[in-house]
Amino acid sequence: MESLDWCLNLPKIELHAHLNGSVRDSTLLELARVLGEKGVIDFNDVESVISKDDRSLVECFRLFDLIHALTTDHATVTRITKEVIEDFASENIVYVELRTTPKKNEAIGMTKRSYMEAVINGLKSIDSVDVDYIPSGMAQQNCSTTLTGDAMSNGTVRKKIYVRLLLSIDRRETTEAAMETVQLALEMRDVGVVGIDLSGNPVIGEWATFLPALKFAKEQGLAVTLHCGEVPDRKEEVSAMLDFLPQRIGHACFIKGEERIKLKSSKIPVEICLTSNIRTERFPSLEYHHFS
Ligand SMILES: CNc1ncnc2c1ncn2[C@@H]1O[C@H](COP(=O)(O)O)[C@@H](O)[C@H]1O
Repeated sequence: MESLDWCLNLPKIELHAHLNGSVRDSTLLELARVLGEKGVIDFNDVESVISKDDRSLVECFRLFDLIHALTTDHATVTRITKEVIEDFASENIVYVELRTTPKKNEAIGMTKRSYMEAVINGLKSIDSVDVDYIPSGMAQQNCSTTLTGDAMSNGTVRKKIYVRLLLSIDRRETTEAAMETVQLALEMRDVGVVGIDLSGNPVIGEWATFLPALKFAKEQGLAVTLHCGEVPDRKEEVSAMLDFLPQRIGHACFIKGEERIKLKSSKIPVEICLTSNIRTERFPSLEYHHFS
C-alpha cells in the first residue's frame, strides 16, 4: 500500500494513453444504462463486458467498438476528455500525450474535425486543475487557465497538467482516410496536436496502406509513433516500421532476432505498458514479459 501511495504521489509523464481506452467504467456504465433504457442495447450484456478485468486482444477490440458506440457523440467526447484528464491529474501525471482516433459519423453531423473540436472543448472545460495544451510559441489566449489568477487565488498552488494530442490512424482506415487525419493534425498544431499514432487491431490492414500518410506527416514535422510488434509473426511489417524510423513505437512485445538488433541499434524509444500487455494476454505473467 505504501508503495502504491508513493507511486501515486510521484510526478509522472504518460506517453501512451488512448482516450477511449481511459474512460471511467462508471461513465461507460452510465452511458450504457441510458442506451439500455432507450432499447438501443441490452444493458445486462454490456455491463458484464465492461466490468470484466482481463480480456484477450481480440475481445479488447470488440470492447472498443462497444465503447465507441457509447461515447461517439460530441457532448460525450467532450465529457470523457474532461474526465480522463482530471483522472490523470489526480494521479499526479504532469504531462500527458493523449491519443485518439478522429471519427466521422454523418448521421449526427460528426466530422473528424468536429470530433477533435469536441476533444479540445473537453480540455477547455476543465476547471479543477490547470490545463496547458498550447505548445510554447503558440498563442496563449486559447489556454483554459494559467498558473496565475485562479491558480493562486486562495493562496494555494493548483495542480497543473500539460496535455498534448496525438491523432490516431486506425488500421481499418484507407490511405485517403489516413491522409485526412494527417491533414487535420497539421491544421490543429496550434491547439496542441504534436503527432500521429498508428493503432488498431494489429492483424488488420497493411503497412503500405498507411505509409504515404505517415511519410507526409514526418515530412511536415509531425512526430510519429507506431503500434509495432504487438502480435507474433509480423517480421516483415516490424522490419519496415523500424526502417521508417518513427519517433517512438508502442508495445514491441514480439520483436525478435534481426528486428530486435535493428530496434536496439536504431535507439527508437519503446512505450511499454506491463498492465496492458498482461491484461490483454500478450504474456502469461510478468516474468515472460520482454521488459524483464
Ligand atoms: C491494447 N493495445 C492496443 N493496440 C492497438 N490499438 C489500440 C490498443 N488499445 C487501444 N487501441 C486503439 O485505440 C482506440 C481507442 O481509443 P480512441 O478511440 O482512439 O480514443 C481503439 O479503437 C484502437 O484503435
